[in-house]
This record gives sequence, structure tokens and C-alpha cells, in this order.
Amino acid sequence: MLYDRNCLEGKRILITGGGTGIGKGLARHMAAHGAQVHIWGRRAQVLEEAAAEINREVGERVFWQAVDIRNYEAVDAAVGEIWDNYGPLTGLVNNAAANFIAPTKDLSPRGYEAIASTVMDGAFFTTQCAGRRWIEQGLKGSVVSTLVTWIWTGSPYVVPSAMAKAAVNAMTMSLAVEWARYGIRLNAVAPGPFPTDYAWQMLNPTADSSVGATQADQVPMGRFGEMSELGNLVLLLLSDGADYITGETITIDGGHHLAAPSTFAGLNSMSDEQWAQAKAAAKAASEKSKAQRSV
Ligand SMILES: CCC/C=C/C(=O)SCCNC(=O)CCNC(=O)[C@H](O)C(C)(C)COP(=O)([O-])OP(=O)([O-])OC[C@H]1O[C@@H](n2cnc3c(N)ncnc32)[C@H](O)[C@@H]1OP(=O)([O-])[O-]
Ligand SMILES: NC(=O)C1=CN([C@@H]2O[C@H](COP(=O)(O)OP(=O)(O)OC[C@H]3O[C@@H](n4cnc5c(N)ncnc54)[C@H](OP(=O)(O)O)[C@@H]3O)[C@@H](O)[C@H]2O)C=CC1
Repeated sequence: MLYDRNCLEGKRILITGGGTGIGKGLARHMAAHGAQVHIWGRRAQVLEEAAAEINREVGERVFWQAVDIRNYEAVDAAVGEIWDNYGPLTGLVNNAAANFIAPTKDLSPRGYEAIASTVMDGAFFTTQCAGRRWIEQGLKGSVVSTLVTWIWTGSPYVVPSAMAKAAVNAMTMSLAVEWARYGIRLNAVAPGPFPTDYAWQMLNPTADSSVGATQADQVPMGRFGEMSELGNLVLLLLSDGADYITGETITIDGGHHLAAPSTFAGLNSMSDEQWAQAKAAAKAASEKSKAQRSV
């Protein structure tokens, strides 16, 4: 372990999208360093299993709530429940997201909304519900959002995601200034490719859709990121060791976006038929997860 195993003792951290992928990895990392962790997602069973798995390793430190972050009332009520039943949060990780690759001309308004509202509205609602309580109670807090390097480069074929993530970057910089006087810090991380099951089903659903954004061979370091590397960065930002860092988005991508294959530009060569296959494969994956949703 790079950090002392108790360095987050006394911290209470909410991680949205904490039942799968990066969010689950972050939950495990923070709990292993002494934090109490609360995870959110829309699938109760997925959350329950993730919490149980981590708790078997670290003791009873991870708790879960089924919450759709696009619903402000549900977010406010769930944050209130944490405050009432456990105590104030000390940190928030805006990690939940929705995304899929699609030619922008073919996106339906609902397809756009599914992605943009999850990323942008969800991060705003959750940040505001925690921030308001911190300010009212004179508590400090740390917010870390999981962004992507497309906030600087843009990316074709994932335009609603690139737009909404850029908006969360703007929120990070804006509130870093507005809330600094309350001791509330806002930072973000911009990971390169860290392969996770659901993201790869959405973003690399068929052999034809494999491009630089999801491949390790075009990362200058020649490999994907490791969960512990991302965990250590987020841990630092959530800890008291980073009290003078605010308004920053820190890239963690092995040099990927500087070498420029990090977007979905390579999909320019896909035919309509290949797009239809990619859509069918990605939709089959989301239908499966939808059938498991509890909210
Ligand atoms: C390098 C890595 C960087 C990673 C970045 C990430 O963020 S990875 C994070 C990856 N993780 C996740 O994404 C996790 C969360 N993801 C999810 O919940 C789902 O995958 C979701 C994004 C489809 C949203 O579900 P939902 O229940 O909110 O919505 P819904 O099912 O009702 O559909 C709404 C509309 O979208 C349409 N549409 C859907 N798929 C496709 C497609 N492939 N093509 C075209 N269109 C598609 C669908 O037809 C409908 O429009 P319509 O027909 O009514 O006009
Ligand atoms: N993997 C990668 O290489 C990269 C990932 N990222 C970012 O990291 C984050 C995690 O991605 P990753 O772990 O790969 O993907 P996942 O699909 O595993 O994570 C997304 C999570 O968000 C949850 N979620 C989606 N919609 C909602 C909603 N409306 N309300 C509550 N929870 C929701 C999902 O759970 P459920 O469906 O049960 O609601 C899921 O747990 C995302 O923000 C992504 O953009 C950034 C750069 C690279």
C-alpha cells in the first residue's frame, strides 16, 4: 500500500456508480484505507453484491442505496438519509455516467438526454445536495468528479458525453471559487482507458468498433491504467493531504491524449451496417442491465 491503511479514517465518502467498474474499484480502495463508503446506482442487486464483496475484505464499511441521480428529489432524500443515519459526508465522487458510441446524426433526443442528463444533471444534483448541507453546517468537504480527456480534445461519436463531461469540468472550476471560503474543494480526474465491463460493452461493442480510445497499444506507456493508480490519485484529492488543491482536473492516462488516439475518430471508417451491428450489441447489454434495475 502506498498510503497508510488508516489515512482515510473518519472520512465518509459517497461514490455514485459505485457498484461497478471504476466506482467499485474506488469504493474498495477508499474502504481499504479506513473510510466509510456509500455507493449508489440503479440496480439494488449489483450494489448489494459489490458492498458485500468489499465488506468481506475490509469489515462493515460499505453501504448502498438504489438512487437514480437524474431525479433531484431522490438524490436529496438519499443524501439526507446518509446524514441522518450515519453522519455528514466528508467527500463525494461524481462517478456515475452513461455513454454509448453512435453517429451523432442518428442520435434521438432521448438518446442524447439519457447520456447528458446522467453525466451533467446527476453530478450537479449530487454536488449541490452535499454542498448545501456542508455550507449550512459549517463543514468542509471534497468533491472529485470522474471526467475524461475529451473535455479538452472533444471526441466524435460520443458527443453528448464529451459535452456533458465538459460541463462538469466547468462546474468544478466555478464552484472551486464560489465554495472555497466554505472549505469545500472541487477537483476532477480525467482517466485514459481503464477497461471495465459495462463501458467496454457500450464503447467497444463489436470488433469493428475497436479504436484508439479503448486500446492499450496506442497509449504511450503501452498499457491500460490500473485501478490502484487511479485509486491513489482520488484518495489524495479526498484526503486532508490535498487541502490547497482545488479547481483542478488531473489527467491519468499514460500520455494517451497527448499522443492523440484517445478519441473515437477511428470510427470514421465504419459502414452503416457495422453501425447497426454495434448498436444492436450495445443495446443488448443495456437491456440486460435494465431488467435488473430496482429504481
Ligand atoms: C474511454 C472510456 C471513456 C468512458 C466513458 C464512459 O462514460 S463509460 C460509461 C458506460 N456506462 C454506462 O453507460 C452505464 C449506464 N448505461 C445505461 O444505463 C444505458 O446503457 C443507456 C446509456 C442506454 C441509458 O439507458 P436509459 O435506461 O437511461 O435509456 P434507454 O434504454 O431508455 O435509452 C434511451 C435512448 O437511447 C437510445 N440508445 C440506447 N442505446 C443506444 C445505442 N447503442 N445507439 C443508439 N441509441 C441508443 C435508445 O434507443 C433510446 O432512445 P429512443 O429509441 O427512445 O429514442
Ligand atoms: N473506464 C474507462 O476507461 C473510463 C471511464 N471514465 C469514467 O469513469 C466513470 C465510471 O465508468 P466505468 O466504471 O468504466 O463504467 P460503468 O458503466 O461500470 O459505471 C457507470 C456506473 O454509473 C451508474 N449509473 C448510470 N446511470 C446512473 C443513474 N442514472 N443513476 C445512478 N447511477 C447510474 C451505473 O450503475 P446502474 O446502471 O446500476 O445505474 C454504473 O455503476 C464514468 O464517469 C466514466 O465516464 C472516464 C474515462 C475512462
